[in-house]
Amino acid sequence: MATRIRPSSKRCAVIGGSGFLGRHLVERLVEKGYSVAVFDIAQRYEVSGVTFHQGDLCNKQDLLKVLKDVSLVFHCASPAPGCNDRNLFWRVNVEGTRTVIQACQQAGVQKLVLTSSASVVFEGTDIMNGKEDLPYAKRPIDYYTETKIKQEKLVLEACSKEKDFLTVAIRPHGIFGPRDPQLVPILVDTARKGKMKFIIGDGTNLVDFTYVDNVVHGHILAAEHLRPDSPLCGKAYHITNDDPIRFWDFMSQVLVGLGYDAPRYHLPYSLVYGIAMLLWIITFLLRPVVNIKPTFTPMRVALAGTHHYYSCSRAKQDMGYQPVSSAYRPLDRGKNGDIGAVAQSRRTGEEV
Ligand SMILES: NC(=O)C1=CN([C@@H]2O[C@H](COP(=O)(O)OP(=O)(O)OC[C@H]3O[C@@H](n4cnc5c(N)ncnc54)[C@H](OP(=O)(O)O)[C@@H]3O)[C@@H](O)[C@H]2O)C=CC1
Ligand SMILES: CC(C)=CCC[C@@H](C)[C@H]1CC[C@H]2C3=C(CC[C@]12C)[C@@]1(C)CCC(=O)C[C@@H]1CC3
Repeated sequence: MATRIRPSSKRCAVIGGSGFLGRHLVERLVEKGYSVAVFDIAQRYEVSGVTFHQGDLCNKQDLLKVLKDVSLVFHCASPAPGCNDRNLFWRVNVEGTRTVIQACQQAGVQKLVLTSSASVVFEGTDIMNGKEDLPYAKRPIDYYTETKIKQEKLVLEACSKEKDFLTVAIRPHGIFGPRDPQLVPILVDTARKGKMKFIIGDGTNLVDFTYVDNVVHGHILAAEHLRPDSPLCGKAYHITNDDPIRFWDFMSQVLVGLGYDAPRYHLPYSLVYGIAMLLWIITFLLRPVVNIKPTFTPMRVALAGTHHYYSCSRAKQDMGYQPVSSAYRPLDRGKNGDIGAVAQSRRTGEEV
């Protein structure tokens, strides 16, 4: 009987490798001596030694071309949470992830590491030091999260030692760092519109904001510890800075660092949530006529006004995780206003 030659364990593919997290992951993998193939709907940069393959992860044939000879796949592609297209979320996160799993199995990939999200257990009420055994949200905060739950379940259920196909999911929360397309840009945009004057609630709610290097580190550790005899098989892991911070302190530090005023006036949480709900209903009803994107969605208000921080003790225990960077306090201003670059400079000692 012919024996299948196993591809080198240092040959990997990053689906979504052109994105914010994906690119950081690719750069670190290259530094660590991996040979990397990027699969993404778009190519946005070049790194020597990395091959780029443009395609849609919903297309199995496109995937198969990249996955042959690859032993390890990272799947960190998703439509952005702010996108309003429910069909796209379902097609990419659910149907597309099913296609990724099938393509991996068909190509003989041995390990699949999914980027999930800590929000899969968040229902808009306080979570303090949440562990991975919390149940999935019955009422997820938005449709993006609903599809992330389905995606995570698909990936973890596909884990099979018999089929020589092992899977694990990483659940990051509030990723920030250089080239962040979401967190700081939304915040700055809101400040520019003069809407960052109010603190929702008493301002003491603690949240995990996670520096991108830590998220990358968690992914690579998970890949390297995923073996048939390890506890990681078919499990999910929170990866955080292990240093929750007050949501409004983080917002204020970023804003002040960028030259804006910190929010000062307190508004009761239930009042703002109620207004956000009303606005959401109005925009929903008006959608056939006009597409309005309100700044204050119920989801954002819940994220801004509740505790949501997670324990990463399981990752510490099973894969020896420790944050590699916690330097985000106080945040001050880089030349180009890039908060992530400031945090990174703390690590590398370079001037930004
Ligand atoms: N950023 C955060 O705070 C958090 C992120 N996550 C998860 O981390 C992962 C990475 O997020 P992030 O880096 O911020 O997101 P990005 O949007 O920066 O990266 C995602 C990448 O996937 C690509 N992509 C989207 N659809 C497809 C498709 N059908 N086929 C191939 N590629 C596709 C995107 O292309 P395009 O841009 O053109 O759509 C983009 O390049 C996601 O799974 C997200 O759910 C989880 C928790 C927090
Ligand atoms: C920790 C975590 C999950 C962060 C996720 C990132 C975004 C969801 C946040 C980034 C900027 C935030 C923000 C608000 C809500 C949450 C974010 C979008 C507000 C809309 C909350 C209400 C305000 O007063 C304005 C805020 C602007 C920034």
